[in-house]
Amino acid sequence: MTNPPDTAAPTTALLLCNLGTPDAPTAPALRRYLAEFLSDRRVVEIPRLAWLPILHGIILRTRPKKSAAKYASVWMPEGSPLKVWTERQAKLLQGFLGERGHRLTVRYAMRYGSPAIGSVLDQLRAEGIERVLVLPAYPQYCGATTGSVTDAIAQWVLKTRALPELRFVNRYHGEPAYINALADSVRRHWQANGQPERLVMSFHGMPARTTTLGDPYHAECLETGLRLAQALNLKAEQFLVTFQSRFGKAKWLEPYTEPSLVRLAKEGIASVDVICPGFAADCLETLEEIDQEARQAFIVAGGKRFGYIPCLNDSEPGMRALVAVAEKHLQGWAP
Ligand SMILES: C=CC1=C(C)c2cc3[nH]c(cc4nc(cc5[nH]c(cc1n2)c(C)c5CCC(=O)O)C(CCC(=O)O)=C4C)c(C)c3C=C
Ligand SMILES: [Fe+2]
Ligand SMILES: [Fe+2]
Repeated sequence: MTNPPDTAAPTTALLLCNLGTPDAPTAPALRRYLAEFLSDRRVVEIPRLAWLPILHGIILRTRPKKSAAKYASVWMPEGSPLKVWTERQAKLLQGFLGERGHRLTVRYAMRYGSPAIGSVLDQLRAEGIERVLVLPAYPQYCGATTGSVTDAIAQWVLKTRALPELRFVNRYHGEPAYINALADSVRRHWQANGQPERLVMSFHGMPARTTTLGDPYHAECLETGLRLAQALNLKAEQFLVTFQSRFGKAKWLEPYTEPSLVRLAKEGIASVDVICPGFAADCLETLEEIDQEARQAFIVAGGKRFGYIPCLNDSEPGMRALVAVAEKHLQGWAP
């Protein structure tokens, strides 16, 4: 018996999803982006009646201008870093997976802004795609990010008649190829610049109560941190896991990144490197909040040497990690 011809195999797509970013570093573009992002019930879990007046009456009047100036300081010639890197990752994934014999289409989409998840899924259906693997570019599962990507897919499902088969990647926080890629990136940084006294692993924060409510995000960040430290043979006192980007007045996951860096400097720690393992691509939160703001806070507090280790972006080890995750979830699908 011979296998049926390959042309009979269902056509498959991989959809790489990231958060989304404004179209321009301007206040109007920021207002559109933040309005969509901060209206998501997965992101702000405050009753609508209380939240919407705050969002429209205060936040969307004040934050866009301030955030636009921050975005302007990291904007690349081709656009917002998050979008530039995500687009490159999708192109490279297509090539890497193709080289390894997988016949599938790779596209990227954004949860907020463009290209929107629903419109990319519409295009894929119009192209006759019958199977879609959804790969959110979030190594650690979080309701506000991974869960929200699933919501956007579900919204598209609700209005679509002929559905493709769907698979979802929920996490890859312990994937060996991802941990190795991070470790490789740290080692290369140390070879070029020397090893600092502390390695700070900074993850995006979340309201602390989300952990009590059952979100596995905090535990998964800690696990990634421990595995990275093990891969680098670090002792407990040589590294710390911290949380950045606090939004609002509630208690968020601790320890907070910037106050931790200030404390280290005040305790006499002269050199630190910061890596952000929870971000698959550099973006405002890493390039501005860490490499600019946190750097300055550390130096002002008396620190001498601050190294920022870039995200995996389009690096070969980073792409191999995404390939390894994709291949695990494509089993039995893409030839
Ligand atoms: C990596 C995981 C992320 C989690 C978890 C997350 C939760 C979260 N974020 C906000 C509020 C904001 N985040 C903003 C930017 C931003 N956040 C992530 C990732 C996670 N967020 C990324 C990759 C980015 C950068 C986007 C880019 O364009 O570069 C912003 C916008 C910027 C600003 O105005 O400061 C806000 C606001 C909340 C409230 C939240 C969970 C409750
Ligand atoms: Fe965020
Ligand atoms: Fe931030």
